[in-house]
Amino acid sequence: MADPQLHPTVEATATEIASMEVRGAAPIAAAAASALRAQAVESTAATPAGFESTLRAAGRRLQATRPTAVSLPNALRYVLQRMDGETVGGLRASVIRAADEFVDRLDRAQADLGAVGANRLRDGDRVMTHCHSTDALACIEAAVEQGKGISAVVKETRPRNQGHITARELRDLGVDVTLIVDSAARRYLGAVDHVLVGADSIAADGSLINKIGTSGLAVNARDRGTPIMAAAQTIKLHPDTLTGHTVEIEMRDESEVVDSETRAEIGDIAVENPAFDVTPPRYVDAIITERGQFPPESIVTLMRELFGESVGEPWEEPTGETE
Ligand SMILES: O=C(COP(=O)(O)O)[C@H](O)[C@H](O)COP(=O)(O)O
Repeated sequence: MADPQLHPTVEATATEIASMEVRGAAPIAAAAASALRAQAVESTAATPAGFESTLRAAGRRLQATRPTAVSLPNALRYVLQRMDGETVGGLRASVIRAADEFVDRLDRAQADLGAVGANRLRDGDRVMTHCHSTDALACIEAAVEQGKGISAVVKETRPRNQGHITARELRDLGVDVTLIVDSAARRYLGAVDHVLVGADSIAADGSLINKIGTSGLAVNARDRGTPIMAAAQTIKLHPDTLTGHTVEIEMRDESEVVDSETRAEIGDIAVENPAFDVTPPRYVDAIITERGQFPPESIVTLMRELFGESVGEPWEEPTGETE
């Protein structure tokens, strides 16, 4: 049941994230910040406490949609931790300012990251991609803008085939694209210069959490001597992992794997559909961020600098206060 306090944009955004109409870690973060902004603009709360409580409820609704991309809670943190003011008007202005600033920083970070990633790509390079990552594509786009000729082998990325989005977007950039099924990846690894993927989260030990299939691809790439780079702006750094928490891997519905006819045919065979996996840091050559490129093992230093040792959950109601 929809919470009547919540603005329809918050409900709509939460539904779009859960159903993957809005997907990919960076677009999810931007949509969540914009939804909080809509909640702030339209809030009818009569008191400052009521306003704050509704914004936190909106944060909880958005946070509950998908568990793996840390860009979502990081976006909510960015906006809610800057909610400040003595009046409803003051609070509203602070949320609008923070949400606008967040989206602006996200765009700039992606452009800066693209420039860093493009430096690793040479004229004539062939890149293999997995899934669809706006951060990864920003690197190729920047390389193309520098006049480099880039070609790509694009994995379709079952079960939802986000590779098709990547293939279309790369084609539109003027990249020569070859689409392959996931299981063909190893055959092509010897003929590509880089594997380039995005990230949903980066853990403090440098582990890369990304679309299911990334870890197998990385192990194969290492075996073939093909470097693997992960494009991940710093909102993908998972602050909870500094204190030993692991990243929850989303399990999605089996209907993404088997249609209803196949389901009826296979009877009681179990179908599982994990959406992400964890690639150990030793298989990743570089993490490309807007702050430069890092060997995975050193990312913890940047994480501490950006988040400190403790991170709050500003969408939770402070204990002892309810409204
Ligand atoms: O794994 C995925 C998307 O998974 P899903 O399709 O299940 O959301 C992407 O590689 C990352 O989210 C990075 O994307 P971006 O670079 O755009 O943040």
